[in-house]
Amino acid sequence: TFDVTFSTAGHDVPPTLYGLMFEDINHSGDGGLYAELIQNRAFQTVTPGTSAALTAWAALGSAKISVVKSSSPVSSALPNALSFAVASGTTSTVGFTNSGYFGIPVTAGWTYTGSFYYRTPSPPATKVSGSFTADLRSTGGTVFTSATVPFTTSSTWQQATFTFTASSTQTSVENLFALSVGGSTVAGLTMEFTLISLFPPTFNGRENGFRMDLSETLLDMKPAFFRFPGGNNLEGETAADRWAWENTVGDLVDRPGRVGDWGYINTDGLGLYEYLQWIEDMGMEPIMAVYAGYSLNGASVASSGMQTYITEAINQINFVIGDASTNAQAAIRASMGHADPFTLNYIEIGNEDFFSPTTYADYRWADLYNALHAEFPQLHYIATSATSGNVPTLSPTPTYWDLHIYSNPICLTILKDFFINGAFNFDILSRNGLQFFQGEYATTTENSGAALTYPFIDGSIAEAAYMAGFDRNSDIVFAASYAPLLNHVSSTQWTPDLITFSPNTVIRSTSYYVQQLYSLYKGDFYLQSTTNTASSSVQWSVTRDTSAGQYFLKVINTATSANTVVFTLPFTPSHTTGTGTILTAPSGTQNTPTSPNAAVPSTFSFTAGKTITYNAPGLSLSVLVVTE
Ligand SMILES: [NH3+][C@H]1C[C@H](O)[C@@H](O)[C@@H]1CO
Repeated sequence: TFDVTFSTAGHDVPPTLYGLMFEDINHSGDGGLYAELIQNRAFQTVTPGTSAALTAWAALGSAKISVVKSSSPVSSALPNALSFAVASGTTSTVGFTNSGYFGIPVTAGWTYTGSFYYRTPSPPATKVSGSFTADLRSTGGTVFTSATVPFTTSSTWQQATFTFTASSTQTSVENLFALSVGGSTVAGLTMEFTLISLFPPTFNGRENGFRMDLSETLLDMKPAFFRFPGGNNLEGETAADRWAWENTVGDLVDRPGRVGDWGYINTDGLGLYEYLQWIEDMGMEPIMAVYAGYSLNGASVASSGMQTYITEAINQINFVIGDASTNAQAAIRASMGHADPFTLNYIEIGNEDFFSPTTYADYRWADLYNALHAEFPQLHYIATSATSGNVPTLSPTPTYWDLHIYSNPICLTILKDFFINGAFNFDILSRNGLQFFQGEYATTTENSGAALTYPFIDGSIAEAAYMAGFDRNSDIVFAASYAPLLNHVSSTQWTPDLITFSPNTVIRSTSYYVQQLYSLYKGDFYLQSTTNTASSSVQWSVTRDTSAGQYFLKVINTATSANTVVFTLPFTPSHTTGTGTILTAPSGTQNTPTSPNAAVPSTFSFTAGKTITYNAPGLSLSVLVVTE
């Protein structure tokens, strides 16, 4: 039995404590949160004439399709186009299909919004007019919904738009988007197409917006912040491939896209503006990273070359918070629909610069920090964990520092301690003004070292034990986020992840529920209590929602057997019945596509008094809500 008593002493819990870390990994952006349904919609960065250039595309009927470098590109950003050639004398239906990002959802009641650019490089002397049919169909050819799209041959690019509404829901996502036309209409013609796009309804109805079910899943966590755009995907394989904000704003036809750092093309249709608008719609605030001169091939920009990236970072920040009436970058923001500045308090300079500690410590950190702090003194600048040990050896001394931990339930490396035992890592740190951002953490293997494809209850409860340390030390831990956040079940480069999705399903992992419970029951004040030992299998935390007069008693039991905790509160609650929520499951339990709800939270009632005795089941996180 663990006896826990409280003083009324404690400290504020920062509102930023629990949030989300995001980068486009595992198709979490393109093919995930970004709602575009067409993969390879503008043939960005591909090599014309190769089969890879046609990823996700296939011909319908006798048409010949290939990716070409257009003789008159739709824009300088999009030089490639789909060439669609129809032999003379063709009479049967011809066209082409797209298989989406490993499938396309067909959902009853959804009105889909489509568009494409097209032209006829060598139009016939007498214009040809006809109609395309745009449709959603099964791979077997059953058409679920369609729209007629009139066209007239022209050597200049035209943009067609259309909508169609699904009347049925298909459980299978083995569906295709198709554009087709009667062969006799276009016999002998070669046409070009690009930026072929199809959107479902989006979160908050935003144009070029985010997938609804994934947004709702994240909203259910009430996250405080969103760290973006990376993570490794900020850095590029080379500086030329980095995430460069200017390439991600403005009209879609002007966004070139880039080769992302996780093995697939980033369309950058999910760009800086879309991130910021969605973050605002979701009630979060950004923790925005700026490129800091290190890329994943191991090269650092030379000190003499830093000004380019300093200017780029200043412009990126001005896009977010600049005055649109005086600043050119802010004017782009206004032209896209957000005249007022977005909320911005935190900037992270780089990512995991412990891979290049010398150049980061010698000049990359100082060059960017000094320039940005001078330009925007009101913002907080986060240094990436450039050195091991407990404090960064950087100058100027950072106030905010991002730590990353990937470990097994017991062992942790960065802070040289243990994950479950590591719940006391921050307790041992001196309060010298340094604020910690646990920017990435997750149980990634079993204690045996076996890799995890999905989080499992043992690891999720170990994370919960560690997170009790975030609550307890939230005087120096200002933010924490699990990573990675999302993975497409059909294209994953890193496991485990918090949320696994397919084109039409979302699976909340056991770690998702741990993150959700800590975020929902964060409170605004932490009550100091009986200290515990690092090796204890039971951890606890009590926070208070002062305005609601509610206390959140979190109990974490990482043992497989039950443990009893007796709380003696510094007050006698007037409500003698409390409601609790618990996440618990047998060792090894995982939520997976075949067992999505193997472990989900459940609620219970308990007797609330000055003394509360709680028997915590093995492998459990419980939150007991007591009302004054
Ligand atoms: N290597 C991890 C650390 C890096 O910051 C992320 O991109 C990766 C997974 O989220």
